[in-house]
Amino acid sequence: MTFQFNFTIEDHLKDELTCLRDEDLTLGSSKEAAVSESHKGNRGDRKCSPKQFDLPQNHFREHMSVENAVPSQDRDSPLNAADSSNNPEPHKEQPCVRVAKEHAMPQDLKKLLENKVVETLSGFQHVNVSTLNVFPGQNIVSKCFSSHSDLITGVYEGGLKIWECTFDLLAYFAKAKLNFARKKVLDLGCGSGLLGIMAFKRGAKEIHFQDYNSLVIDEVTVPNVVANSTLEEEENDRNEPIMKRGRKSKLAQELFKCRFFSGEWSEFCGLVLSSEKPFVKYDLILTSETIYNPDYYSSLHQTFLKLLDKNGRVLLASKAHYFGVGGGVHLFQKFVEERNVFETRTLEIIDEGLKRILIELTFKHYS
Ligand SMILES: C[S@@+](CC[C@H](N)C(=O)[O-])C[C@H]1O[C@@H](n2cnc3c(N)ncnc32)[C@H](O)[C@@H]1O
Repeated sequence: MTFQFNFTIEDHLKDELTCLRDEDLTLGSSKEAAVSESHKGNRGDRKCSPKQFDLPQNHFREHMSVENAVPSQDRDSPLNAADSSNNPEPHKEQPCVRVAKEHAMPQDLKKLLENKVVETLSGFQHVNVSTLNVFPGQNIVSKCFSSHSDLITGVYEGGLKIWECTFDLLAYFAKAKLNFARKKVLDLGCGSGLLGIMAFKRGAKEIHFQDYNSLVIDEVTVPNVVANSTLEEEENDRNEPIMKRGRKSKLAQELFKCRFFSGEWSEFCGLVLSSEKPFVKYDLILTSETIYNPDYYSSLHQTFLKLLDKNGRVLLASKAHYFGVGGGVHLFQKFVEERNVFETRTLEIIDEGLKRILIELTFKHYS
């Protein structure tokens, strides 16, 4: 399966969409969920963030500022101020930032899957997006679909479909016999959430899912997680004595291990860091096809920096190059090297069709 970017959205449409609220994306279909206290009232809002600053070169000082990270509503002051003091050169203006929110797991899991077509794909249960009845009338996702665009920068970042590198990373997990037990895992830019679901199935201690769009979390990620736990239960039930049927599968009982977030990465960081005290960092950050846009590198790098445990690993899968947007592995590795915080290691190169690369990021440790 090969996916490519197709930027056929006309400029005037992009302009129209630049500051649309999330509700405009979903047209009232979203199942609103619990929001952290500090974010109430901001749901679906997009905030105009005046500047985005580069990272400081000194990685240890950054760690200090990360430890003292603040809730996202204050984020514009301390953390960014610390960054800006070392980096007077701001990046180019960043238009609007989608505010983060946490999505609660619905109580009625069966109802969640009602009216959804769930298919089996590479051993996973997956909601068939083309059958979702959430795009009535003229909204951004239907426009995106009808114009055959994979994403619209800053509005819809492509999470409704499963991108090729997800399967590369899944194959790597199997090949490398990756051990998820006792690990706290983040599926960053999760879309369908298959990476996180694999971690969940393989016994991770806690799994967080993040996507830019709340529609994706509500309509695809959460249903997929539920389908992969509860439908497995039905399979099990068929082989069990009648008395035991209806008992929840082990996985379904463990859904509490999963948390779901939407929003732009820097916003997500603020929200998640303030949601646990003290915040326990991730042992593993899994991320597929998230480095296509160089404009996002700074906030992606900051996310790794703030949220990854000092002994943790980022496993990142990407096309070598994204035509049209300009991002790719080489550019991202250069960006990372210049910040001098992480070291990168190539895990695998897949040289069939569009070249894809798996890389690992770990903190540089200085003695
Ligand atoms: C091309 S999709 C890949 C989806 C999924 N990982 C896959 O491989 O199928 C890129 C994902 O990264 C996330 N993303 C991209 N840029 C982002 C940003 N600046 N802030 C938050 N999320 C972002 C989007 O949510 C989107 O789901």
